[in-house]
Amino acid sequence: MGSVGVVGAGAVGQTVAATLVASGICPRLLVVSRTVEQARALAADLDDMRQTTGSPVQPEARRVADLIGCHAVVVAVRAAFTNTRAADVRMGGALTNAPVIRALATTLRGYQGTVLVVTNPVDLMTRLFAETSGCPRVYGIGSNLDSARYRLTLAHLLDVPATTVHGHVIGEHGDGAVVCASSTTVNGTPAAVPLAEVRAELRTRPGQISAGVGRTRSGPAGAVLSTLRKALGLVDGTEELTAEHRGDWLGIPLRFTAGQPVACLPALNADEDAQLAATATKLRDAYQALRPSGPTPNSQETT
Ligand SMILES: NC(=O)c1ccc[n+]([C@@H]2O[C@H](COP(=O)([O-])OP(=O)(O)OC[C@H]3O[C@@H](n4cnc5c(N)ncnc54)[C@H](O)[C@@H]3O)[C@@H](O)[C@H]2O)c1
Repeated sequence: MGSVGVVGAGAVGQTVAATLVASGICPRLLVVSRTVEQARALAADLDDMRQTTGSPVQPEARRVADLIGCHAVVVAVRAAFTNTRAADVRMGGALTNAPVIRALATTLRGYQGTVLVVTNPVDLMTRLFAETSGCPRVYGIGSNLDSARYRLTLAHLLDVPATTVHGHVIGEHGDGAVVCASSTTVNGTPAAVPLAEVRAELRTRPGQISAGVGRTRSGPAGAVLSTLRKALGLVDGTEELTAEHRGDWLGIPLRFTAGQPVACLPALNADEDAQLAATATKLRDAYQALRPSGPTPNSQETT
């Protein structure tokens, strides 16, 4: 296992980086942010963590171009903007984050490792990164976090251990998320899913976390670590990730075996099928509407 890069030293990037140091998953962790000072500060803080915990992971402040040699790169950047949306909140970052993602993807053209995009709206940013860079292994984090929240919520509502719940949330990491209730099981038996309560919890949970502690960060960091383990072939298993599926980019379950993914969509009932088709159309239209606006940031300034 080689090095891992993290781009973006904000709430999510810091938590991802600290999680990776604590996990001991890689020998070197290259951190990059908008300024050299941010990257150096994060690397120093992580170095303190390495020293206090005896972690084998060596953090280093680097530039985007240095990430070409990494086994995996996690993209957790966010352009500065004020999100005033009440609905479809994650779509609020589309136009401001797109030029940043485009610039990163341009610098990393030809990269052959695994890229995990966290930046929202993640389904659009994942496709944008993949199509701009031409990188062969680009996945978006989001539907796996939604699925984890779904299983946790259902476990609470049905008063069963979360480990007994199997079910997916697919489609968009956003308002177009599709809860695959018809294929959900508890202890292998089809579950009676209280859909309205589940949907309400999935809709309000991220906002409640952000309202309480500023940003969601630990959940996404866990989703990144879990995906890295599978995508890098350390363990086999399934993650719901944004990936290309029949010409569209949306969250689908991918079964990783020795690091190689195979799509494994659950059986959908007519309602779920219609919801997924509507979400695919929404994401396709939103992606088409993403056009370069204003000057593209110079990725060389990104250190
Ligand atoms: N997919 C998910 O499940 C999920 C969950 C939580 C957050 N997010 C998203 O992750 C992104 C990051 O969130 P956050 O809370 O860490 O944001 P943040 O504002 O705390 O941090 C963003 C970081 O990106 C850096 N940055 C900005 N432009 C850059 C550039 N050109 N190059 C390198 N770094 C740059 C900033 O300096 C900052 O350190 C957001 O888009 C957020 O919506 C996604």
